[in-house]
Amino acid sequence: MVFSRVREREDLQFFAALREAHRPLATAWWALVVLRGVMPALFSVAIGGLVASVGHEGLGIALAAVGVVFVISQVLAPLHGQVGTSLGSHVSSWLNDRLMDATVAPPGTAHLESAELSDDLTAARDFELGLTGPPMSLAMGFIAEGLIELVAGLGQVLLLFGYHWWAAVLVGAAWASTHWLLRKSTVWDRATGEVQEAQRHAEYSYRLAMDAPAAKELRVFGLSEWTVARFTRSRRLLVDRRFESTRLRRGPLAAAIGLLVVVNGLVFWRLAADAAAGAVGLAQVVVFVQAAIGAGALAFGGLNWALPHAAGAVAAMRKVHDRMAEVGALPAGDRPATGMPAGKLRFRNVGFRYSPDGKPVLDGLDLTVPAGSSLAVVGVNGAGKTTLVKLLCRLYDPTEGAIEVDGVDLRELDVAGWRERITAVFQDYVRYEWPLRDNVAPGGGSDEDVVAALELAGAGHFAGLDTILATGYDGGTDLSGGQWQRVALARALHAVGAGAGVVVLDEPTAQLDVRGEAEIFERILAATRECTTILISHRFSTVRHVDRICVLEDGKVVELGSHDELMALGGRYRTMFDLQASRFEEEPDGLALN
Ligand SMILES: Nc1ncnc2c1ncn2[C@@H]1O[C@H](COP(=O)(O)OP(=O)(O)OP(=O)(O)O)[C@@H](O)[C@H]1O
Repeated sequence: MVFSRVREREDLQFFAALREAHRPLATAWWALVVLRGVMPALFSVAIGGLVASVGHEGLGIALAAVGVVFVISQVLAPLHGQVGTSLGSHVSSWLNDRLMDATVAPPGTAHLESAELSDDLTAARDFELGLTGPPMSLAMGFIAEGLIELVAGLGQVLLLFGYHWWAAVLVGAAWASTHWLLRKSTVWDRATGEVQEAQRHAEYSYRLAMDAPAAKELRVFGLSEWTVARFTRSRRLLVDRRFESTRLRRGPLAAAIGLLVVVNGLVFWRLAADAAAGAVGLAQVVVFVQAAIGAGALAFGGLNWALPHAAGAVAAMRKVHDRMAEVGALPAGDRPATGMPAGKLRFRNVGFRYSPDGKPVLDGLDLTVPAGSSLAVVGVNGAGKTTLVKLLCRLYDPTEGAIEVDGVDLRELDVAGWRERITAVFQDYVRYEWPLRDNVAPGGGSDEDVVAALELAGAGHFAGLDTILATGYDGGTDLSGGQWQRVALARALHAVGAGAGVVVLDEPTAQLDVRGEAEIFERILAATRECTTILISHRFSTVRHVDRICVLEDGKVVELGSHDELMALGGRYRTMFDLQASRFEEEPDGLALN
């Protein structure tokens, strides 16, 4: 009962969404539903009129009426199909727009890492993926046909009132009860863990197979067959589950057929008796027989199969939209961040964990970075270095303590304003499938500035500014790993030119050859001299050039000072430095750190 109420609410949401997606098309679609719905009743009446006029005057008019109704029915069907497909495409675009907004709009990123929301997002996207039901433009056809059957059946039942009220009520009630009997055969609860997991596996395997970046590993590690097998297994499971849930059940089906046979038998028997007695004329018999047959066919429509899937997508989208806004929200301050930091950045007793029951990644971390200075953060893998800069970029907020900019809690600053002050090269920077110009200046900028940033990053000669950096486009090209990294550096340097005051560099030279690295890094430091620079690197040859270095361990700063100070201290930094230096000194071609 509760379930059916939820479904009804979802159905209403779906029909409201049609209007939101495209009001004129939705109006036309509904008008055509009604028009096509009344056609069978009109056709019954027209045939009755034809029979009545046999041997009388007006046969031509009656024939013309049958012809007109028939032709209109034939014309309306493809027209409705077109309108439905077009409306379906608009609903798909409308859903996609909202899903993109749901994922991109929240200022934080926690909503993209939640398992619950990932499942919901997959369910919400299924109107397009079509893993558990027909895609939206196809579903519109099934839904339309189902609604037409409904209107048509009601029309036929109304016609039966012309014969006897009890005949109309009996046939109408038979339809309602067969519908009730067969409802289980049309309902599939897709919101189970098993279905959602299979959907995600199928989608992921599909993407792995299609996406160029995975192509190398799939082949080298012999994963092609495994990927296909996983996709097939997941799809199979979904098909099986759908079949198990929605197959016609023998008992209810037999009961439904029995009921229709009995009711129609009764009505036909009585109709035959009345016709024999001359109480009902031949023309009326023809009309009522068609009406009874038409109404009897009602319960087997595809409405209950396609509608929950389409409506479920709209409901899931709304849920994802609201929940993502909630989970990805960050408390919004409104203090402007113009010119910040002028004095210092301060991490005050910062603690952070990714989930409430997860282990702390940062724990009582205290660190001050004077504005305009450079700081390197070093530490073993997983020490929390990237997490630290993610907090600084306000992708998350500390779970304890605070980050302060010139004494102001970051949470009090306007998020967009603060992010305008910050630029970053993340470890997993994005390789945009855009022209080189847009890769460097995504927010726009003069060619002169773009070229200057590229020169500074040693990336001036890789491609023309208009060349798309992906091979899947006409004239497009790909770059090497190190070349891509220089383009990402150029992007950050361009942002510095546009006014960013804090530069975060997370392993910015990891893919550069050792000879190019020192030269590039010196240029970067020179270009960002006025900025507050935070560098994360495992390469001590890079790290040693910055003003101060902090060593992160167990979520805290365990050492802080200049390269010389930390070397003299003889602690963690020294150990790590010496270890790396000795590795390089062993290299036969003499690529020593010094
Ligand atoms: N989005 C996330 N959700 C949950 N845990 C995470 C997430 N990102 C990182 N972690 C965990 O937080 C810890 C710190 O990760 P972080 O990326 O900050 O380390 P790091 O010092 O930058 O490491 P590396 O040197 O390998 O880049 C790790 O244990 C990691 O597993």
